[in-house]
Amino acid sequence: MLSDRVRMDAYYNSIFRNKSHFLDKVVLDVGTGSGILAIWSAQAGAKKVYAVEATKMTDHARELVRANNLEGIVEVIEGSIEDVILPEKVDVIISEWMGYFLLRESMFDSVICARDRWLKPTGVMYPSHARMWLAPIRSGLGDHKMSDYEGSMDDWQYFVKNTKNHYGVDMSILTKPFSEEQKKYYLQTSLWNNLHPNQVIGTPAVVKEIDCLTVTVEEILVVTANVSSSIIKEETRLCGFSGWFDVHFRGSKENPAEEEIELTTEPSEENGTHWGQQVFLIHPPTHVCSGDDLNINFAMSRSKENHRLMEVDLGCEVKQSSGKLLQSFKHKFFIE
Ligand SMILES: C[S@@+](CC[C@H](N)C(=O)[O-])C[C@H]1O[C@@H](n2cnc3c(N)ncnc32)[C@H](O)[C@@H]1O
Repeated sequence: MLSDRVRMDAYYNSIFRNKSHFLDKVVLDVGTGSGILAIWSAQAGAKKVYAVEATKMTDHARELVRANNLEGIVEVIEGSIEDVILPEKVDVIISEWMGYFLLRESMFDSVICARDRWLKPTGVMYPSHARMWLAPIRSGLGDHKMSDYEGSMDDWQYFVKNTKNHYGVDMSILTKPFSEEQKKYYLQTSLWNNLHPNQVIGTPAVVKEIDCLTVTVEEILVVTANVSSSIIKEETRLCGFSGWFDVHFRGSKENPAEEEIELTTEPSEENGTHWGQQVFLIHPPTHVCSGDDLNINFAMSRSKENHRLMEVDLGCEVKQSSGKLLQSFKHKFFIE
């Protein structure tokens, strides 16, 4: 993460190009890790920075703070933000909480909790806004994944036959659950990918907008959207969808940033991030042309077994410009 230049530059610029938000202010860094954001906040003029971290990374953060002569300003506190008691309310909450496709890992819940407990009514959030995007893509990965799945089922059939012949036990009753498990692994689990912008074949659509100052946990438990996208490539294959996010540092309405900074994880040739994009593959691909319209139904919720992971229901209708319905499908995916 510390070597992700896009991420580092965005946070650095958001702080140092908006020093008035930090000068003589009290700052809370939620999940300080190595302490980098707390240190930058202090260097930008904060009079006090509370740097809260749940893990033993606090040992390194303290060392880093001391080595940069900021121990008079940055106070590293070990503990969960949900449990920590601060001696005062703060002017700024800064945090790098974003997971894959923004919400995987659900760390934003902790930032909302910190905001509700510790941010002054006039305070600002860094970042202040977030958006989730979805776009149709082309990719060769779907064919690979399908052939991996078929290979795995061939191996299973060989195993079932051998076990019957050599050991006298018929395992075929387990073929259905095995196949479902393999399908989930190869075909329904979203993939991490840094896509080339050329692989995006239709207009991207926003599926969620978040104001970090006002959003509640209830509002991010489930993300649903019905959006459209138009195919922009001449003739191509619709192989699936890609999800990514951006966040903005623009202060608040009452206290706007001097310079708005954006951190985007969209497909990019030169500015890829460690978040990449999440890819949801559809098999078989559908042949589409420029001007075809997609009507996409998207629903993302938290997995019941592990609330840090996500389940996605993705439905799509493909319509030609003549209005003729080409295809419609609905698939379930897992962001693990
Ligand atoms: C993505 S890292 C960011 C680290 C650092 N702020 C940076 O930008 O390099 C998130 C950090 O938040 C910590 N964290 C997650 N949930 C937390 C919580 N509820 N309370 C305190 N720390 C938390 C994690 O242990 C991790 O170190």
